[in-house]
Amino acid sequence: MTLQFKSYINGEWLGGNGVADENPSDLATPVGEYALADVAQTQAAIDAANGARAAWGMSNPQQRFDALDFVGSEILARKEELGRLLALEEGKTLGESIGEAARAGQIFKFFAAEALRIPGEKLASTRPGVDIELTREPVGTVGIIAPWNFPLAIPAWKIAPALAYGNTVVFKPAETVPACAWAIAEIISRAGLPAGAFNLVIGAGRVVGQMLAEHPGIDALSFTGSVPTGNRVLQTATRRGAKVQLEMGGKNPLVVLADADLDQAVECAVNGAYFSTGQRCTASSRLIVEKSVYDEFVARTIKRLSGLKIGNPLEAGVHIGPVASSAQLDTDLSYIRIGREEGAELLFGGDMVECATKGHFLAPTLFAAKPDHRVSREEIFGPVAAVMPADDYEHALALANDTEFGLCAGICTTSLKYASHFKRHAQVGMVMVNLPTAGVDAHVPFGGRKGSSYGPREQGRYAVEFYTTVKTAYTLP
Ligand SMILES: NC(=O)C1=CN([C@@H]2O[C@H](COP(=O)(O)OP(=O)(O)OC[C@H]3O[C@@H](n4cnc5c(N)ncnc54)[C@H](OP(=O)(O)O)[C@@H]3O)[C@@H](O)[C@H]2O)C=CC1
Ligand SMILES: O=C(O)CCC(=O)C(=O)O
Repeated sequence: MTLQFKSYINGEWLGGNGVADENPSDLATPVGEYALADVAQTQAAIDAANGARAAWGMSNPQQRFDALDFVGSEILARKEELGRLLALEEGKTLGESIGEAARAGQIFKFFAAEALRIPGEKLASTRPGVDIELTREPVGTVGIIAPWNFPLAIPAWKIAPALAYGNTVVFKPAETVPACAWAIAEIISRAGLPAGAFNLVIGAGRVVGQMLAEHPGIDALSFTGSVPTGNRVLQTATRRGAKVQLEMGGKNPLVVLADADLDQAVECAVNGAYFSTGQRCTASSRLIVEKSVYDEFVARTIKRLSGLKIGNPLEAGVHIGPVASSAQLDTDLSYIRIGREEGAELLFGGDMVECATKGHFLAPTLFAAKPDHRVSREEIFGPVAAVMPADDYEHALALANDTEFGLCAGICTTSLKYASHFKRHAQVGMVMVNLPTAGVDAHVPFGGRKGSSYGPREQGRYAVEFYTTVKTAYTLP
């Protein structure tokens, strides 16, 4: 029986024309079919979310805790099953996928607890006898536009705080991952929310996403995805006064100094650049290595890459699954072509890998590139990284900061002096010392600077900034 992934609008599941949901590891066996929502269904979802605003916005903290805790507990209890679905649909290895499902469950539980401690303040007035209270209220109806690369965790870290702080939600997932979106919605549909408080609209970005950006019924928009789409959403939504939060690309540097533990540095580089098939906005796509250890670092990295198994993410022992979609594979292959044409030296990979089934299996690819090569400057979002030498620490720092992006940066060093300097001077939102740039904790702020992000941070207690609006009340008792 073919699995059907439907939209969930005003408490009801809605069908439509069936589109095959591709399995990137086995193109002959789709995961299921999904129904593409149209403008009328998007309008119905926005109307439903606005209709439920009073009920959910005035719900008490215990109701919100109970709903979100239910969702978190069920995701955690079913993390193997949900991880398997994620591995099938997006192509992360089973271990990574189960880890992501667990992370999504923990995020719902974190924000369940946050619903019980929505912050406020009481201050003295400069006027005698007057009290001032600062309270936080829901923003209203939140539109959530999510990407495909973390199809459980990213929706979780947007939906959970939106609901915890009393907002209603219209969630538009990426078209590449309707099954994961449906699985989250199916659990939320049984969590005791009023009809319309949470809506899932599976549809095309240029139809459903564009409508969320344009529609006056959407008070705030949280987006993760590419820079061009993010900027378009920003312009459209801010023109009408909506609150906007964007998480976009990265071209994250990992600096390796001569005093680093080289085995640890190679591990950080390979994990950060290639695990999850390099499809992380936090991926270490630029490896900047002090010249005295450059040759040794490159030799050890190539040896490590040669030992990685590329294949079906459900198979034990596989380190890297397929690229998530044919569109992303085309992008990756075009950058491999560009790298070669611009004169970057292909050190490893560059080709497709034959597996038992026909899928988007691409070898991890390493270029020795100049800082101005496009493979060193533009986000590729696949298993393709650039390595380059630096004269010394100062040069490495300058190369690390020489980018339009500012999501995260890492350094491998045993020097407290350089680690401390780098933490202070890397122009990013997140900085890692002796750790891969990718793989963050879920209870602390996530986000970047420069062209990577816009608006308040996501995750942890900082999420309250985006999902609430502050009210200042003056009382003369
Ligand atoms: N920072 C990150 O985490 C991510 C970065 N990327 C970057 O983006 C590149 C392309 O990936 P892609 O999936 O196409 O990214 P997009 O930015 O196109 O997609 C992200 C989300 O935006 C939606 N969307 C598309 N067009 C519009 C629109 N006009 N208005 C509103 N929403 C829209 C998409 O829907 P739909 O899927 O239906 O098109 C999806 O839900 C990658 O190669 C990578 O560089 C991608 C994913 C995550
Ligand atoms: O590296 C991580 O843990 C998170 C990465 C992420 O959120 C992304 O790629 O969009």
